[in-house]
Amino acid sequence: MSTDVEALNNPETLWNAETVYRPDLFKGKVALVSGGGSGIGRAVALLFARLGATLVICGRTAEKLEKVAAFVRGKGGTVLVVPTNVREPEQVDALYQRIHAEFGRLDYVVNNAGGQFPQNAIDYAPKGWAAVINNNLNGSWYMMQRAAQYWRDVKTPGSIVNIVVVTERGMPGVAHTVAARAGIIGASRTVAVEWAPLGIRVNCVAPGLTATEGLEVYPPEAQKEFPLANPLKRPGTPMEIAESCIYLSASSGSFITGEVLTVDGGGKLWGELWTAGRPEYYR
Ligand SMILES: CCCCCCCCCCC/C=C/C(=O)SCCNC(=O)CCNC(=O)[C@H](O)C(C)(C)COP(=O)(O)OP(=O)(O)OC[C@H]1O[C@@H](n2cnc3c(N)ncnc32)[C@H](O)[C@@H]1OP(=O)(O)O
Ligand SMILES: NC(=O)C1=CN([C@@H]2O[C@H](COP(=O)(O)OP(=O)(O)OC[C@H]3O[C@@H](n4cnc5c(N)ncnc54)[C@H](OP(=O)(O)O)[C@@H]3O)[C@@H](O)[C@H]2O)C=CC1
Repeated sequence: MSTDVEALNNPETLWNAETVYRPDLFKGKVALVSGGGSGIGRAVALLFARLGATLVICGRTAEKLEKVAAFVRGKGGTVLVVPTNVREPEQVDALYQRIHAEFGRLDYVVNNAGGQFPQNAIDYAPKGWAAVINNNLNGSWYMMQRAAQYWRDVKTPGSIVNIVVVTERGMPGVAHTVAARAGIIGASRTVAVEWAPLGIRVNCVAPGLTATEGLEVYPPEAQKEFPLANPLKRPGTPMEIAESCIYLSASSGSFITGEVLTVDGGGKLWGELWTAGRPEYYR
């Protein structure tokens, strides 16, 4: 891929990248970003911190999270790291308890942790299907439900942004994740109505192909087809996805709930992604 993934994901580059948002936008607010140790989650976390939020990041790998935290602290920001596997409801519960104990408030959740592997669906092992559903449907659900319980109990409003994938045309090679994310989109639309009386907004961001190190799980030979993914003929950047999350979280999104913001360079309208390779039939 000609796109420089390393440069686009470099914390210093992200910190200095142009943004349309004002520096004190989130002063006094607390933002939680899952999967904040890499890729899109790190870009979202850095932007929240840059805009004045107190940051909480979680993920399974403490070292990745600590690197991001050290960077933000070096810039004068406040960060709490809570290693958490979002598939484990007890760990998710402990995460929210810890946030309350440390800061006594929470304003925004960006539910970004997730992942899958590319394989033709006909070959999925039950364990593989279950792993992806557990990560992306169950894990995301535990995180959003616990956030809502928190805001209900402390009687404050909140905003949830779930990172999903573009589900409209399906995505060959990752049927398991499309199924899981479609579940989250459906749940989000439903609870947007149920939780509105609590002052909770629930939205989704659906990134198209985005240049993160997470794409390393896809075969290198597939990468030459990246420009065919959308009419703009390039992958999105982590910063472009981060700005869209901020748009929905901040007051710019105050009249938006139950929505899916697709950030895919038009890939929903034109383009192809064969995540497990293009079958001969479609050549
Ligand atoms: C033409 C261009 C195409 C290219 C590109 C496209 C990109 C398209 C965009 C799609 C939208 C989304 C993109 C992204 O999300 S990018 C990056 C996000 N990051 C990741 O996905 C990486 C993380 N992924 C994982 O860690 C794993 O996939 C997994 C979620 C499964 C991890 O869970 P767990 O740790 O529980 O899983 P295990 O490793 O223990 O495996 C459990 C079983 O899952 C099956 N499995 C796992 N990996 C594979 C594989 N590579 N192939 C087949 N099967 C797999 C297997 O049954 C495992 O059980 P066993 O180990 O007992 O066999
Ligand atoms: N890049 C792309 O093209 C697209 C990405 N997405 C989605 O965006 C999100 C971020 O992906 P991206 O940044 O590209 O890839 P990364 O692999 O860099 O990010 C995934 C993050 O989620 C964390 N994570 C995964 N599983 C769990 C878990 N069970 N509990 C806690 N944390 C977990 C990982 O940390 P750790 O392993 O340490 O737990 C990692 O930091 C994912 O949900 C992905 O599917 C959607 C569309 C396109």
